[in-house]
Amino acid sequence: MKKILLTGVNGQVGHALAAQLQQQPIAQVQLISCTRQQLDLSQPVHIRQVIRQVKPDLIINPAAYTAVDQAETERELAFAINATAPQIIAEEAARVNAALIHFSTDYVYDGSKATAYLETDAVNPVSVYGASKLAGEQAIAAVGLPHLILRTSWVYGSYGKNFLKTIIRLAQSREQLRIVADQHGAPTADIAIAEAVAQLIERWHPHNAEQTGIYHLVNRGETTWYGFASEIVAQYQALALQQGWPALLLKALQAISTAEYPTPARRPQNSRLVSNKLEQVFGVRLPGWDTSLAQVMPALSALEN
Ligand SMILES: NC(=O)C1=CN([C@@H]2O[C@H](COP(=O)(O)OP(=O)(O)OC[C@H]3O[C@@H](n4cnc5c(N)ncnc54)[C@H](OP(=O)(O)O)[C@@H]3O)[C@@H](O)[C@H]2O)C=CC1
Ligand SMILES: Cc1cn([C@H]2C[C@H](O)[C@@H](COP(=O)(O)OP(=O)(O)O[C@H]3O[C@@H](C)C(=O)[C@@H](O)[C@H]3O)O2)c(=O)[nH]c1=O
Repeated sequence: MKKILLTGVNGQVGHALAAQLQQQPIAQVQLISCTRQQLDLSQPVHIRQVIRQVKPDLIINPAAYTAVDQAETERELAFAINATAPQIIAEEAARVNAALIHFSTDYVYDGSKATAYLETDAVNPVSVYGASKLAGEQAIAAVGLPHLILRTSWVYGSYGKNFLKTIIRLAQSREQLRIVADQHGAPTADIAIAEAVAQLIERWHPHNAEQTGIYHLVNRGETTWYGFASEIVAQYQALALQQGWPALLLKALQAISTAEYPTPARRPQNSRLVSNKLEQVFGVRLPGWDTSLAQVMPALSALEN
């Protein structure tokens, strides 16, 4: 029996993972899912207590401080959750001989590369959030336990807060939306991440030191936030006709530059990540981002209409 401890079960990825691992016929998994109350990452003592008590074989840590703009003024809290907590999780995992799957972000890069990023490319975060996530990665690597650090990007789904749901909400109440069209990346569905992680759990041999390390894990293809918003609106409108959902108020999506949409945190212009390493080492290949979006959209009906 493999005992898995999952953090942040009320987040997008945590929620999708819990659903996936409960329905997936993964051989003999006992899943212990924790909310923030059950495992508070801002409390080092609490982290140590829970891990020592549960003694898992594998810890999956999608819990994080993800408020990118707010992090600029909450640096200490962002680092406590995204850097110190992963370090403690890794130390305790090593103590009980558990392996660790941790999530990180495209925001560890500065986005200045002309082509898509490889895991071997230099990191240089341009936001506090990105810096805190990078510090978490480095802390885990320094502990030296068997681990997978999965850098994903632009996560969305039918559950939780994300760009997809923001765009639909705004498009239901506004005639015009202005969306940045000069930041490039791949929207990645929570369910695509969960399916990929379920495969990784079956295929990863934590004692094979060569498999430990950083992997990009994103839906295939690329777009911009404007391209993503356009596809969201198009898929919503097609479904609305079929399903009788209310029409959007939106009349125009306007492509704008980053300079025209000032935010407290800087975001990389290029967030494109190559996921080939994941496919080469584990045979895990994610669908195109628009395919995953089409799988997520129907699940929005109950929430949005
Ligand atoms: N969202 C995105 O676009 C991207 C996310 N990532 C990374 O992927 C991972 C999963 O992200 P995602 O699921 O989208 O994030 P969410 O913001 O949806 O969920 C984060 C979860 O972390 C929990 N959390 C926050 N603070 C604490 C704390 N002190 N103790 C315990 N739990 C806490 C939240 O709890 P509560 O529900 O109580 O608030 C929430 O459940 C993260 O590592 C993130 O950095 C990477 C790239 C893109
Ligand atoms: C709502 C909105 C956003 N935008 C822009 C702002 C920004 O450049 C981009 C995305 O905005 P958001 O604030 O939704 O997304 P943001 O918080 O930057 O999303 C990031 O979250 C963290 C956790 C990650 O790790 C990243 O991979 C990434 O997904 O869209 C518009 O141009 N118009 C709009 O109406």
